[in-house]
Amino acid sequence: MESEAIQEELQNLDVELKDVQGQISALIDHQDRLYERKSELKTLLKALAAPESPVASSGGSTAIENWSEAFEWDSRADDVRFNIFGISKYRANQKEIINAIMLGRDVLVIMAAGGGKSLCYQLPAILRGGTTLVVSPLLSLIQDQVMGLAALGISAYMLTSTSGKENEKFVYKALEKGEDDLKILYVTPEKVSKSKRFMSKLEKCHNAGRLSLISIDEAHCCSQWGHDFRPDYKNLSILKTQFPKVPMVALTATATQKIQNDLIEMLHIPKCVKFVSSVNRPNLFYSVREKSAVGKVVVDEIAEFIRESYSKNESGIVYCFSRKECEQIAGDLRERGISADYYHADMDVNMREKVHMRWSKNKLQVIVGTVAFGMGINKPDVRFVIHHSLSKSMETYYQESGRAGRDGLPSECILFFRSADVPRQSSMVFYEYSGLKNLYDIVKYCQSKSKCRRSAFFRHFGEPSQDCDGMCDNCALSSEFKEVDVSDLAKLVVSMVQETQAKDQRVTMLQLGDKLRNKHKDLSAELKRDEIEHLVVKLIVDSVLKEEFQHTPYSTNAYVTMGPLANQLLQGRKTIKMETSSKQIKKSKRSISFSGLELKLDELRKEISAADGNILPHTVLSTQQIGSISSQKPDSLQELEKIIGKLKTEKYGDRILEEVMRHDAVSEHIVEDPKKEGTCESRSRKRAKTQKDVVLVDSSDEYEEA
Ligand SMILES: Nc1ncnc2c1ncn2[C@@H]1O[C@H](COP(=O)(O)OP(=O)(O)OP(=O)(O)O)[C@@H](O)[C@H]1O
Ligand SMILES: [Mg+2]
Repeated sequence: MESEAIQEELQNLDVELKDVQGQISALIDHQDRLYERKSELKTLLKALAAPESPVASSGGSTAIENWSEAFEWDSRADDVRFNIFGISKYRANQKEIINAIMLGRDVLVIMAAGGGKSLCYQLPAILRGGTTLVVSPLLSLIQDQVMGLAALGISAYMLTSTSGKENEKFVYKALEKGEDDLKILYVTPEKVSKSKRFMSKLEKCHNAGRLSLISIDEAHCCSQWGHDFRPDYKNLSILKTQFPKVPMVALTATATQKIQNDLIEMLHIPKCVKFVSSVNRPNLFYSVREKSAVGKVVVDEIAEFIRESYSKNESGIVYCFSRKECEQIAGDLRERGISADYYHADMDVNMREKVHMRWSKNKLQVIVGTVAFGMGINKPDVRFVIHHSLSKSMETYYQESGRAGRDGLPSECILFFRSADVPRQSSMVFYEYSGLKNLYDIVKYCQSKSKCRRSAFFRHFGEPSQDCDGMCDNCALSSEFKEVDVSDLAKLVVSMVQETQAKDQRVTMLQLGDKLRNKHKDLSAELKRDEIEHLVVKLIVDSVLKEEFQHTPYSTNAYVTMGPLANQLLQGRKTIKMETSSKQIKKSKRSISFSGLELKLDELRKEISAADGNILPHTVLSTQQIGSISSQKPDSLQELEKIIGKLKTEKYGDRILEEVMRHDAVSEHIVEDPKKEGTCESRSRKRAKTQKDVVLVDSSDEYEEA
C-alpha cells in the first residue's frame, strides 16, 4: 500500500471516528433525556393514581396527611393574612403549605411565578415567633421584600454586602440577645457560606430557641441543572446540618423532576413534604408572531402593539438577544413615542438599579432587557412580555414570559420568531449540557401552527394537559392551518448540503438558501428566502440536518451538515411536512384597561409611593384591590376594611375614600354611556367566565389574510 493511500485512509478514519464520537455523545444525551422523561412520567403516574392528594407528596413517609384540616392557628393566620397582608383569600396550596410549616415539617414548594410563594413563609414567620432566616439570591429581590414588609409594619431586615455598619450591629445584637424585634432576616447565600461571624450569631439565636424557620427562596439556584445556578447555594446544606430541628422551606418556580430531586438532596431535606402546583398560568395569552427580516418593521409592530393595547402606561418587558440590540430597540421605541429604557449586564450597577426603580414605580413603561433582567423582577402588574428574539429553551421562555401577570390579571406573552435567529442562539448554547436539544424544543414550539402553546409547557414539565380555553394563538385559530408535504424540496436542500460536504466545504444556513435559489432558478420565484430558512431549521430540529460549530477569533459560526436521518429522507423513507397558516393575528385587543376611578386610584398609589420613597405603588394597593374598590365603591372605612384589610385602611383609608366619593360625585353628573367599558374587576370577572374574551381577537377583521 502506498504511503499516500495510507495517509488518506487514516484521515478518513479520523473523520469517521469523529462522526461516531459525535453520534455517541448524541446518544448519551438522548439516553439522559429518556431517563429524565421516564422519571417525570413515573411521578405523573403516581400523581394520577392518588387523586385525593394530588398536590402534596411526602419525600420520606407514605402517611397521607391532611394539610387542609382545622388547626389552632387558623384564626390567627386568617387575621394576619387579611389585616396585615390585605389578602382576601388563599390561593391554591398556600394554606396547606403554611400548615405543614406550622407543624414543623420541612417543605419543598414548586409553584409558578407569581403563585404567591412569599406569603407561604412570611405568614408562618409572623405566627411562629422568633426569627425566620430567608436566603435569597439577589440584592434587588431582598430590598424589594424588606421594603414591602416594612410597609406592612413587619420588622424585616437584611444582611448583605451593602448593609451599613449600624444595620449590621442591630441585626447581630438582635440575633445574639433577642431583645429587639427581628421577625424576618434576609441574607444572600454568601453570608451563610462565607461569614463565620454571621453563622456564629445565628447559632446563638438557635441555641436560645429563637430560630423558628429557615426559608430558601429561588431554591433552584442550588442545582446545576437550573438556569440560575449559584455556587454558594450549594453550601446551604450546612443549615440543615447545624439546625436539624428547625423547619426548612425551599421554594422555586422551576419544576423539573431532576431539579426537585437535586434540591432535596443538596438541602438535606429527604423527608420534606412536597407541594407541586400546576405550571399553568391561565391568565397569560401566549402567541408567536412571524418576525420580519427588516428590523424597523419589527420595532414598528412592537410599538404599534404597545400603543394600541397598552396606552395607559401599563408595564411591559421586551427581551432582546444582545446588549447592543437592547440599546438600539429601546431608542427605536422612544423615537416612536414609547417610554422605554434598556437594561443589560454591561451597565453600571447604579444605572441598572435606577432603570429598574423607575420602572417599578411606573415612571417608565417598558424595559428592554437581555436575560440579565431576570430573577430580581418582583413587579406584579407586568401586562406584557415581548420576546424580540428567541429564548434559549422552553424553560427560560417559561420563566421570562412568566414575569407577566404575576398579579393573576390577564396579560400577554408574544414571541417574535424568525428562522435566522436560530443559528445566533445555537452558536451560543451548543456547548451547554443539552443546549441544542433545549433550543430545538423551543424552535418546535415556534414553528408549530396547530399545537396548543400551553400544552408545550405541560409536556415540558411532565404535567397532565389542561384546557387552554383559547388563551393562545393556535387554540384561537385552530381551524386555520394546513399541512403541506415538502419532502421533494427537502431532498433538494439535503442534496445540496451533501454536495457541499463532498467538496469538503462548509455552508451556513444563509449561504444554503442563496445556493439553492441560485441553482434552482425555477424555485426562487416561488420560494422566499424566509421559507427556505424555515425548512432548513425544520430539517435541523428533525435531525435530518445538523448544526456544527467553528470558532473564529471573533465569533462562533454555525454550519449546516448532514444529520442522522439525512439518508432516510434521500432514500424516500422519510417525509417532511410543514404546517402553514393562512391567517395571522394582526393586532390585539388590550385585555384590561382602567376605568375612571381605577385610574384615579392608580394615580393615588403612585403619589403615596412617591411621597414615601420607600414603598412601591403595588404595595400601597394591588391592581386587584383597585379593581375591587372600583366595583364595590365602599362608602365608609368599615366597608373599605372588608376589601383591603385593617392595616391598609388605617394607613390610606381616608385618601382612598376621598377618591371614591369625588369620583361618585363627578359621575352623577355624567349620563352613563351604555357602551362604556366596565371596571377592571368586572371585566376580569367576565373574562374569567368566558376566557375567550381575552383572546386577542373578537371579530374577524382583526385577522389579515397572509
Ligand atoms: N392569596 C393571594 N391573593 C391575592 N394576591 C396574592 C395572594 N398571594 C400572593 N399574592 C400576590 O401575588 C403576587 C406574587 O406573589 P409572590 O411574589 O409571592 O410570588 P412568587 O410565587 O414568589 O413568584 P416568583 O416566582 O416570581 O418569585 C404578589 O403581588 C402577592 O401580593
Ligand atoms: Mg418569589
